[in-house]
Amino acid sequence: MAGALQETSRLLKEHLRLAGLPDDGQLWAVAQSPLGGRGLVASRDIAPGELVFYDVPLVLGPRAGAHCPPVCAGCLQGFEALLPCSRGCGLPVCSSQCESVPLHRFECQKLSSWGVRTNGSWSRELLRASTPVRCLALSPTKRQVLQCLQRHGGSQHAFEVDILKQKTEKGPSTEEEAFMRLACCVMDANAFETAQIPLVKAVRTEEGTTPSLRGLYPLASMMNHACTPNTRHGYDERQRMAVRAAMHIPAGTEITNSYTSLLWGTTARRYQLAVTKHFLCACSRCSDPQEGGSRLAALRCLTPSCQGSMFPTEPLDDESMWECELCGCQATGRKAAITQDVTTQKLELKERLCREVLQLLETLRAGQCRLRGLLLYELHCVLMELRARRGRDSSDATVQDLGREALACVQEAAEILAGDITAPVDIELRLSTCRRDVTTA
Ligand SMILES: C[S@@+](CC[C@H](N)C(=O)[O-])C[C@H]1O[C@@H](n2cnc3c(N)ncnc32)[C@H](O)[C@@H]1O
Repeated sequence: MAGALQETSRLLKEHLRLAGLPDDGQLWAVAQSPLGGRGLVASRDIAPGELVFYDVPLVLGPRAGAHCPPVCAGCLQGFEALLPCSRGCGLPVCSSQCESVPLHRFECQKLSSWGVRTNGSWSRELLRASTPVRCLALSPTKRQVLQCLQRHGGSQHAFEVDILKQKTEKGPSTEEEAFMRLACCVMDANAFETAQIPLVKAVRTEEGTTPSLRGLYPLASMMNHACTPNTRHGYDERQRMAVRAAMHIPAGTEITNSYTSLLWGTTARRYQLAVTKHFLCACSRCSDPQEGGSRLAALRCLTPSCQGSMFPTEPLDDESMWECELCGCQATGRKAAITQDVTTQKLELKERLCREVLQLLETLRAGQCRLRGLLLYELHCVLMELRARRGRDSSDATVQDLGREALACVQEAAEILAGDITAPVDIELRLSTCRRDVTTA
């Protein structure tokens, strides 16, 4: 094991040397981590805000997500109007100059040599699959660096290579395919989401978001995850990543970053980490039902008359029951997860959509049509949930209004859908519960 750690350290230093990053006063060392596999540890005390290291991407390219905003294959910036590369590779560019960017020339030539099938336009699918093609341009030493990084296994990885095979006549050679598959599995385990900087030429895309890229930063990839990490990172105009201490890091302590959102509750964080990074976090924050007193994932008690909050009894167990700290009532983990997952924003969007379509039906003079019944039922559900989230304080006028409107909606919905066997199965139950709940509040 010591030999493997030394070899990792050697390759990381070689990667930094090739990028022209000095390693004087190095603050990190590669070590066996109690969290999982290798990790970085502080080789001396590091002060808050101090630079721990710089890293540069071994590979930088478009992300593979189906909904990622498209970027120019040359400058990697997002544009409203992208044109197909005139050499017919099926990738988009923003200008003729970008067709000549060396890495784009490389991927363009590869795609052409594989017999890419295009219909004269550019393809989103090919763009999603283009970053592994760029990996084929890595020098032998850089390939070694990539190969020393952790990789994910499983059939959900390397779908980009399947896209490339579908979209080309001949496809890549066996060696190219094997290396690209490996590169995809490495990127899925390690890549950071970043954006091309500076965003001088970038405009907001049709999806309304800043385009994002994936960058493989080998040294930063060695950092394990912590739900309250001790570093932060940012990027400079040369796409270098700067990792700084977010707090005092004593010598010998593991240097960590977060692969998820600091502000998510334990269930959401652990779920995301399990799906995207294939591990179940068991850090002290995840193990504490109240997350260090932050009560971040507290769920309002599901008992209508109770003002208490619910927390998981066994936070590291996905099947854990949730229990109210006041009345002691319990809910299954599944029920708690579903309730937490529906954010207030989504509820408000659903409320708005229900109201808009109901208005449209009124304009159409559609009367008490079935669709009105279904929409009123959905609107009732949203209003009851919004009411519950406000705390059921009977003196709160908003809570009273929400309750009254929810009752009116479900009453009319039940009338319209009476005798309809395809009506929501719980409509009568909801009507009686709502009547009791609202009139006794
Ligand atoms: C970016 S790599 C981190 C470096 C990795 N440990 C290595 O040896 O190369 C991410 C992988 O490390 C492991 N890992 C990272 N943080 C972890 C944690 N807090 N608990 C368990 N495993 C973790 C998981 O296998 C994860 O998919």
